[in-house]
Amino acid sequence: MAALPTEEEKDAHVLKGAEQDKLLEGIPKDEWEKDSLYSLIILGASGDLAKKKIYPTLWSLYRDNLLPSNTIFVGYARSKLSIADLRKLFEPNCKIIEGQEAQFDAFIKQNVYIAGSYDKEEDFKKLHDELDERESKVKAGHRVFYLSLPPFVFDTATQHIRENCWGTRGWNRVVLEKPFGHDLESSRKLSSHLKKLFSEEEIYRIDHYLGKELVQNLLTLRFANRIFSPAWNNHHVASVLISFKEPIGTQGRGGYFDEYGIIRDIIQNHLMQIFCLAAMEKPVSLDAEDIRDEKVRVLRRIAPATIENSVLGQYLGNPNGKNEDEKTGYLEDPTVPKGSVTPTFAALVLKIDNERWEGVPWILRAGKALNERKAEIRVQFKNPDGDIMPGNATKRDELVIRFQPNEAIYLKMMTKTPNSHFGMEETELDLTYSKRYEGVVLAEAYQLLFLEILRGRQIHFVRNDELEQTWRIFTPLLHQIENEKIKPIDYEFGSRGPREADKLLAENNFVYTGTYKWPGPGK
Ligand SMILES: NC(=O)C1=CN([C@@H]2O[C@H](COP(=O)(O)OP(=O)(O)OC[C@H]3O[C@@H](n4cnc5c(N)ncnc54)[C@H](OP(=O)(O)O)[C@@H]3O)[C@@H](O)[C@H]2O)C=CC1
Ligand SMILES: O=C1O[C@H](COP(=O)(O)O)[C@@H](O)[C@H](O)[C@H]1O
Repeated sequence: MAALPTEEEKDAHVLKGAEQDKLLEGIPKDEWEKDSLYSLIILGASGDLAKKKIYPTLWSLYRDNLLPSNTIFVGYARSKLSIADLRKLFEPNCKIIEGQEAQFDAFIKQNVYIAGSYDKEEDFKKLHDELDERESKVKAGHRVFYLSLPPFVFDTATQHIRENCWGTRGWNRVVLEKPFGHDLESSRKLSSHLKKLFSEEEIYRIDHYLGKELVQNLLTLRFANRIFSPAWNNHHVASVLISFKEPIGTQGRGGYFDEYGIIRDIIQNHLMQIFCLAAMEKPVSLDAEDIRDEKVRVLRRIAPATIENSVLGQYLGNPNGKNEDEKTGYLEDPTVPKGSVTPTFAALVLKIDNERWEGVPWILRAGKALNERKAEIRVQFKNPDGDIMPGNATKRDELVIRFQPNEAIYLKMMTKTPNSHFGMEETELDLTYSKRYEGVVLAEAYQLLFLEILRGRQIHFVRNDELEQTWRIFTPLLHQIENEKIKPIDYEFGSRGPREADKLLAENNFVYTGTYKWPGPGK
């Protein structure tokens, strides 16, 4: 098998020609080049997300020449920072390779920083005046407001953006990062606040899993192939598992995580977006509203998650761990409140009450401090009816879509063992991306999503009513866990999570045999 590009190779990979064209498809490039100014305003520019994700993404888009030529990057935060200070914050995450230094300096020159609070009219006016002044020199000015802020300042910041900083010479778009509320009530409150300020077309709610290549491929796989369509229902599918695993703990930021827990952090958003794309009906078109209508329709057919159908876990330190993170249990993180019952692992079962899916368990599982980094969906098909093969040896077909790492789609299936009479074995149809798309470096989720915001295309963003539905499904369970202080089951850092989760899988028609052997790459 072709070797996967190493991290260094990926960083060194600068997009050219056809690669750029693919990413820019549908972008009105000549519009971009017209006499306009594009201001990408990062509120919370001094924060963790900004330095780890947003600025490095902006750099990579700039480096690959994927932005309008007249783009400025406007940082806004309370800290009084110079551009040099700001640069120091994010440069270590930008992965600049030899030869790119001058280009990075040019990128820095396009940066502006304004110190201001999130609740003062005059500070937002100062930001507005700065943008206005620049926009007055060109024909049009477009503004993207990226809120990389803690949720408690969302309300005031958005109010001031709308009242004191709204551009009048072009379009304005507001980008929000999760959490979009804490439960159904707070999410509704936030939504109604935003609704008063912006139209739904102006709001871009980011779920970065919607920017991942294989998540985006779910629509193509399902609706551009005849072969899956007839089998994608309760006549043929036995169960579905959507799984997220991470081998890192809270790394000293448990205080932040503790307010959310794994259900709010991963399941209610990332896994539910995957769920929607896998379970929904075919949309009438690829328009954002048609796709999002179908997502909402399937969500509306799900009853709230229950404690009886869930397994909750919390990790303990592993005395044999390789580093402090692995040795430190969740409750030993000094930033985590004593005796916290916040789950760091959850597996739960949802049922869809519609004609296509009635009776099929959809198992959603997510955990921190596990044995590996992996996000995937496994669709298990029922055994064939009237099996004539010898020895009841037929194993279930299983379609696996691995979103990360090492993106792949493989269908585990039975085949006749070569040269045998009716001997059978498990094998696979394998679409490993690094092999099939040798040398192709997949764009980062944030890169793709930024380009979508500039395009004004909302397919890969979360609509208000999707949020409402996902909170409806999880709020009763979340409240029960919190009100009754339901103690999660301990599991060791580096394990696969509580054993009870495998039991839940088995009870919900997910069959694990352990008999499938992959010969490994290229064999
Ligand atoms: N193109 C490619 O890159 C391909 C790679 N492969 C690789 O081959 C290997 C085996 O394939 P895979 O599809 O995972 O096959 P298996 O059916 O053997 O599944 C293995 C996975 O099942 C899970 N598991 C282990 N114990 C239990 C249990 N008691 N109950 C339920 N689940 C359990 C584990 O994952 P978890 O902890 O997540 O539950 C384990 O990794 C994998 O490493 C896979 O990545 C295979 C085909 C193609
Ligand atoms: O949103 C989040 O996602 C990350 C995992 O993202 P990935 O792209 O690396 O899979 C997770 O670590 C974090 O807790 C969560 O808030």
